[in-house]
Amino acid sequence: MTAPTLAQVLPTADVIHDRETLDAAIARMADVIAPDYANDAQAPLFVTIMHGGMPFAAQLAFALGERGLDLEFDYLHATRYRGNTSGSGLAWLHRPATPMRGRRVLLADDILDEGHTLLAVKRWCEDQGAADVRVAVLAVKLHDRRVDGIEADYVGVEVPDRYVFGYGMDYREQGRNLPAIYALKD
Ligand SMILES: O=P(O)(O)OC[C@H]1O[C@H](OP(=O)(O)OP(=O)(O)O)[C@H](O)[C@@H]1O
Ligand SMILES: Nc1nc2[nH]cnc2c(=O)[nH]1
Repeated sequence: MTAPTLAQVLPTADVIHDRETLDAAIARMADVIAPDYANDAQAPLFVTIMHGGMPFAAQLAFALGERGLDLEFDYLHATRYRGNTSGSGLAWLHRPATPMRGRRVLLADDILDEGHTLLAVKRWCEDQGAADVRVAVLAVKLHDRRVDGIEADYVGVEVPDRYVFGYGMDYREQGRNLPAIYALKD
């Protein structure tokens, strides 16, 4: 049986956070993050985790720029959902090219769910010699299945323990550019 399309699930999905709420949450994050890096001699290496982290990372980067914080950009792509609604083994599709030794790294992703992705990515950055690795996520999912050893340093919003999409997050590789966070009907 083929899975329903985005157009079929959207009418019964719930809006969890609208655009205005997310705009405000990202602005609040930038208010907290900018002072944490303000006195550094070198700009933090701002690493976007593709694909889901892209819209959030872009918006956060502008908000940080507005607050006077310069960023050096890089990106990586690690995926364990691959268009499905449950995760499996993590696949690295692209690793950042910028040397990390001695750098402060700020990872930007859409969601911290079970934490496997960000734990592996953070460990990899530390193994590269990063001086400090922090995690900024738009959303944290509320449940007790998080793996040990990972938490977000900066969080925009909380989402319920349901499959969510929009604002970077996909429903079967669709819906990433919806300007709100939705949850599939239970
Ligand atoms: O905390 P976890 O349970 O590990 O899940 C979180 C990860 O899952 C999503 O990525 P996904 O694997 O869907 O790749 P994508 O960003 O390319 O969609 C999301 O962007 C996070 O990186
Ligand atoms: N789109 C999406 N990706 C995820 N990755 C981990 N959890 C989720 C989720 O709820 N939605």
